[in-house]
Amino acid sequence: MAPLKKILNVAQIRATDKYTMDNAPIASIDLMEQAALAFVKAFEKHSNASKKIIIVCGVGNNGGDGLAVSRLLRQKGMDVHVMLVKFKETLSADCKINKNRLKEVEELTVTDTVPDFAAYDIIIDALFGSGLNNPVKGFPAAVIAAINKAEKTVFSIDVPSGLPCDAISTSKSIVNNSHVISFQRPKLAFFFPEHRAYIRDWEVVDIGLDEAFIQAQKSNYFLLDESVAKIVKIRAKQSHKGTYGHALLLAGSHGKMGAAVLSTKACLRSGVGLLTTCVPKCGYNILQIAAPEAMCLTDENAHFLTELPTLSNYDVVGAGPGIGKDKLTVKMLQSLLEKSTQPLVLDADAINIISANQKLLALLPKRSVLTPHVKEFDRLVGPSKNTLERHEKQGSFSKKHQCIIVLKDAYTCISSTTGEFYINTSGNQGMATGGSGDALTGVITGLIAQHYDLLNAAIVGVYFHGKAGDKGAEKKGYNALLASDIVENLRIQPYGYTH
Ligand SMILES: NC(=O)C1=CN([C@@H]2O[C@H](COP(=O)(O)OP(=O)(O)OC[C@H]3O[C@@H](n4cnc5c(N)ncnc54)[C@H](OP(=O)(O)O)[C@@H]3O)[C@@H](O)[C@H]2O)[C@@H](O)CC1
Ligand SMILES: [K+]
Repeated sequence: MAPLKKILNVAQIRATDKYTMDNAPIASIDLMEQAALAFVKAFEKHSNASKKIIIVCGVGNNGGDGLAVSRLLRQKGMDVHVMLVKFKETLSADCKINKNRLKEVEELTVTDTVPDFAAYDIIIDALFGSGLNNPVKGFPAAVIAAINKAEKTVFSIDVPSGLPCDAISTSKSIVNNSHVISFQRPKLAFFFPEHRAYIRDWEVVDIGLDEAFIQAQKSNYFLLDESVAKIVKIRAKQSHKGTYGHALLLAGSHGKMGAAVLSTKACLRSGVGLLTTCVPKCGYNILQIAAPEAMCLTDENAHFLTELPTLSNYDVVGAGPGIGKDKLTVKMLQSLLEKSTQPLVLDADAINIISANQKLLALLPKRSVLTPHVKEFDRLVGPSKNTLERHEKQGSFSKKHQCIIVLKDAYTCISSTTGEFYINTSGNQGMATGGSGDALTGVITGLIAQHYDLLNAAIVGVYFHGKAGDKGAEKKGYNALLASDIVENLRIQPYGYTH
């Protein structure tokens, strides 16, 4: 497995902090300065000297960062007002040093009136960071409410104040709609849909923490980012179509041939050697014209799939896009589960059929990838009260059935058979449109045909499917983005290569 970045919990961030200070070595006040410099560098890209900025600082190290950022922005000639909200009397040591390095700090105590932020263009939120240990109440909660009420452009240092880094918040006393500039790693909480109101966007800045130490820690959560390219296989100059496998797709029904076309085209774009797509009779002309590079098998039935073709020629079978749930299609799927010896990729109605006929679960071959969206997953295993509980069920399902689950969402989460989770960071809201999932099924199926192991096929497929959506959105914008644009923009590139 190529080195994918680990996501750390708060205890691990603290341990990394300490390790870096002891081993770099670097004094904690200098590490804070590095963090503040990194924040400022990122922040400058979003602002300019004409903006009136207020920095709202707390008494811990997050507040210390805020005070250091104030000094650095002032040195750059920015119009910065600094407010220190003393919800507690004692300041952390580094917060105190940074306060002393500043002139003009407005200090508020809990007996003061809640500030009004109307006069500012930008609020930099440095009240609480990763040291939050409880839901915020009382005076600091009122300050957070005032920040939210002001409806200004908000940037948060490290995390939106009030948001716990590793858990799902039960409190709503959290800074809203913030652009978060986070240190070294995004926090797990950024990826939970429960927190979408708090995070407008996030980016990560390197503050110089020890990367080797981070990667040596035990974490079950990994990030899918540009390092995924390191897993992509390099196509040898001396190779032929046989080198890249033969995939079979079982897709389409009357009125849903588009799903078959999209998964077929995406599979072809993944780099597969040969592809056969099996469709009901009504789909023959459609598929042959839309995707001449694929071979086409037709079912006896005009409208939906009823018969399993002979499987022996194929390296992988992808099933589900647009197949519907007719009784005869259910039987066809059952014989696929019984007879296949090759890996399976199951999507959409293939998953819905299994959910509605739970006895089929016992037939699920070990080498399978399932690609449900959240509702399909809930139908399969029952509802969850929140995302963390859903992840638990996802991990248990993967372990129990020895299969990979690609749980599709704004941040798609892949679970391995050994308890790891991989969270995707590519893609955009334009991809929330019909056919995106069909394209993903095609890509993952095509990668397995090329002899990627199942987990790597899911990782590479999900990440580059998202990148294709990002490329498509550059040209079309989010609203006009179609699944066909994802297919058109697929480009699965090995690290360091331009082809
Ligand atoms: N390695 C890194 O990434 C680096 C991190 N750095 C920065 O440090 C930040 C973490 O700093 P931190 O640990 O000092 O905690 P922070 O969030 O400022 O708050 C703690 C204060 O809040 C208080 N408090 C807590 N909860 C409360 C509540 N509900 N209601 C009221 N009070 C509450 C708590 O009081 P206590 O409860 O402990 O008495 C304490 O006084 C991190 O996010 C990053 O910005 C960089 O400087 C350099 C390298
Ligand atoms: K903050």
